[in-house]
Amino acid sequence: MEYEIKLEELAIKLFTIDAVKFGDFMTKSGLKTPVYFDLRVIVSYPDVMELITFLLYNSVRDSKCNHLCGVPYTALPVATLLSVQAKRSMLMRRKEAKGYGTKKMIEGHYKAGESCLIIEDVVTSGSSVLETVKDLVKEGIKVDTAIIILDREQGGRQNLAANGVEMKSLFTMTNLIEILVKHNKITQEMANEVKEYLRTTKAPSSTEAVDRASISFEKRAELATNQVAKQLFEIIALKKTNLCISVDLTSTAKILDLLEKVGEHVCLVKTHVDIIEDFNSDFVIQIKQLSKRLNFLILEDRKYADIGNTVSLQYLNGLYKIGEWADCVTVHSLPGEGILKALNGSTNGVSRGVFLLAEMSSEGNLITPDYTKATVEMAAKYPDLITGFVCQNKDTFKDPGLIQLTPGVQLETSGDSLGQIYNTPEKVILDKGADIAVVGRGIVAAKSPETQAVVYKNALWKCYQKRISGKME
Ligand SMILES: O=c1ccn([C@@H]2O[C@H](COP(=O)(O)O)[C@@H](O)[C@H]2O)c(=O)[nH]1
Repeated sequence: MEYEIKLEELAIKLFTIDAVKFGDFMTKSGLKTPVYFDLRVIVSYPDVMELITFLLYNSVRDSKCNHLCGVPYTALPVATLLSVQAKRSMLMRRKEAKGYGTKKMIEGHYKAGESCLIIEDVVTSGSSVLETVKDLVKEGIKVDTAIIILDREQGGRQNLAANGVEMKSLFTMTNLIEILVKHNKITQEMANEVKEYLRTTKAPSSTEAVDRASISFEKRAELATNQVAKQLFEIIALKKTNLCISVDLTSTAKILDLLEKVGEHVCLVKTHVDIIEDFNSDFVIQIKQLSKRLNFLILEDRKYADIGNTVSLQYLNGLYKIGEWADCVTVHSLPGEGILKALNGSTNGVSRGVFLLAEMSSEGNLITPDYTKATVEMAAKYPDLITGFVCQNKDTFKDPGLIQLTPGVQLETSGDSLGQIYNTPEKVILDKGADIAVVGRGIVAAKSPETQAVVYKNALWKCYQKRISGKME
């Protein structure tokens, strides 16, 4: 009985502190939802933490597991409290592997063959729990149970069971809603809306996912974890342009003159700083001023491809000091994860981004499907750093919070004499899934770059609108 009373008390407290909200929201995996949970706030409420610990304690006490492991980050303090109270060892899973040599994902003392109980706050598809399970299993640790606060009843239980993990939850969405109606916190009408939503919606399983191309840029800004991606989505939505201009010119005056004319029509300006003959610090000041005044971000297409230590030096030092002025840079995944660790550690707390090259537009390039897949997997370990991918296909990645940047765009399907392949705006946005199209010579070499920028901007935007309205001819 005491358990039931405390459970109801917790439901009301979660509602009171806005850990559960009702309205019109979107989940991380891109699904519309009338109810939203943000349990990150619970750390600020010791009484809520105490109640949660009380309610989960018996499951921990009765478990034979050697260790507890909270899914980062929200469940970490909950797991810590349970570990102390139940006197059970805790392990910690890193979100990204430790630098320099050791690729350790699990911290703490453990032996292969031991077992671990997972603690999580909210489960939708179960993918976050499964990521933690995967890293523990790699270390030889057995996992067969996850205890969680709330089951959204959208397929997570089934996904976990399919992977051999039983899920035990304090609340299901249905019974949480019933408690809130009982205590007059929400109306029966709202409860019915949530129930209808549950009846008709199922989260993507770990193998299916939403089509990111059908989600608006405004919504995708909410789903981005990298701050540059978020900002870029917001600029695109505000300026109604998904055009990136590639300013492949060799003099600073020409670049600044061009940007003065086309800057208002683009969301992103892509530079190749090493082709500029008179690069100087005044140019940096001026291009940054333009980027603020005309509201675009700067991508230095440096295509880093060396060991981490060298890339860190290349990023911060030398003539160009790219890290000081470029919002984001392009990077090859070829050298391995060290390159991302290096850049992650070189941003000095400033929001910066990385576009990883997963595919190229040039004929006969040596990138294989396996390389592309491994690149996308590598990126998943650095959600705060990765802005998106330079790639050519909509199936290359699924995460709606990331951006597909596609070069090789002109108004006619064609190519150049050195292997560049061009596709039209329609083809890259509607068929190939590009979010931002990169246009270089199509604008730079035009008689009136400004007029041509408007032509590209309008063509690309029209395709994007067609794409999200679902009217694909
Ligand atoms: O796969 C890739 C990656 C990068 N690029 C770059 O984009 C521009 C394209 O210029 P165009 O004049 O429109 O051909 C250029 O700076 C390349 O370095 C690419 O083309 N393909």
